[in-house]
Amino acid sequence: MLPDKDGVGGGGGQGTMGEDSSVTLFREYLRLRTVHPEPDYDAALRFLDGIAEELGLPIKKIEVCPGRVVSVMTWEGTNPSLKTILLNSHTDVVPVYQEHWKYDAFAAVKDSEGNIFARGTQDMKSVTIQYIEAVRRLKAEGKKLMRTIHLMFVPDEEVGGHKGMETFVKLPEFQELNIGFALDEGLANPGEAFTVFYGERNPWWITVRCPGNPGHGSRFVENTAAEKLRDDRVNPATRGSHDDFKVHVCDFCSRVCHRLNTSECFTLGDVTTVNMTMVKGGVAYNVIPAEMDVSFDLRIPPTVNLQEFEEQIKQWCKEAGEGITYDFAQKHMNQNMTSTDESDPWWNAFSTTCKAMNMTLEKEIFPAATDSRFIRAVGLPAIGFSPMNRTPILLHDHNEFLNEQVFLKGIQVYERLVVALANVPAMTFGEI
Ligand code: MET
Ligand SMILES: [Zn+2]
Ligand SMILES: [Zn+2]
Repeated sequence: MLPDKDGVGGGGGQGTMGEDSSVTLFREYLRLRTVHPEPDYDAALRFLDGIAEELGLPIKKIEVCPGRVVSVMTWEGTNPSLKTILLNSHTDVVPVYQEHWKYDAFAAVKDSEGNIFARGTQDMKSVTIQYIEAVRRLKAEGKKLMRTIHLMFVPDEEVGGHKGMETFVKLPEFQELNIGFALDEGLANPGEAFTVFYGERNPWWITVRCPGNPGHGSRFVENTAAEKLRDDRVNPATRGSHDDFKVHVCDFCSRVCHRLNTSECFTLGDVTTVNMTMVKGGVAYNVIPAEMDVSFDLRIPPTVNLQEFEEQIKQWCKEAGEGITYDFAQKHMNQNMTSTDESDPWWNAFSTTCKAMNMTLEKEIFPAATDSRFIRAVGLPAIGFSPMNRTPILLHDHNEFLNEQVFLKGIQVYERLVVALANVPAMTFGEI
């Protein structure tokens, strides 16, 4: 194989047609259809079993809920009593609109520029394979690490983690892993820098239920369900009498948007967003419905007072009309953040290693949600990091891709990070 301009390409051996074997493995994994709503988790488990066997590492499977298995591959350190390092990744991916893709979203086509197209190239099958390949190379070099490394592969992150990490962190099998520090997914960065995440916005998924008077669709009926979520009241009896929920949300959003656009120090992770994502209700054209439901995806930064925020939602409901209630499909309340102070031994090992590789880091709050929130909620430090610079952010989007050179560089990054983290000296408190 000819070395590329960054000198990347060695280390992984050659697969088909001169392709680096790590890239070949990545593309194989991308072809597994672990896509919602019915992810083929069995295929992923078989794939991971095969890898564990190749690497000579034990793999443990924990069925956290029926049909939902977490697997943990373990590379034991020379001092297994010390706190361990967790390399976490989820195996599921979000659905695609195939008609908007250039290629089959599960074919892992590589174009002439080395861009690999598939669902999961960024979120987060790349990271899974990068962890594996970094460990494979370190083992092949005969490296011995002080702390134990756990590679954890989790289902159902993309549907809220209820039957995945949220349940698993509460099980004794999780405790037994004796984790000291965790790495999980981050986001691509279109520039030269790499983004790292030390906290996340809290996801709140809310359905607002608007009851109302039913009746014949030809009549003027007062106090209907629909008018409570409309801002152009059709009923002259109630038009303009109070603000509906959507108006409150829109006002709120434009204030946030203004703040985001006028302040240079804000990123998306620093502000609250509210999006209306579903509207449900009605049975027939000519029957005024007894209830209309409207659902919202809210993302709230860890700096916001959650109690006060919920009070505001209550107030909006009250002002929007009679009998309006809301319930949560997702209500994450924990606001733990991970230290990125240079005095913190884990962060210090992470940032020093990146600096030694001439990588610039941009520290941010993750704008969406990852399984890190469950890890932080049980009091463990976690950093969200996917080593993808010079890459547009395309997670959950059409034509998600990752360039193979960026992918290969990421393996080298993890090789260094894993060594540095596994060799963080024993801490005076709690470890010795
Ligand atoms: C809120 S559950 C997490 C699902 C997905 N990762 C998202 O942020 O939307
Ligand atoms: Zn993800
Ligand atoms: Zn995702």
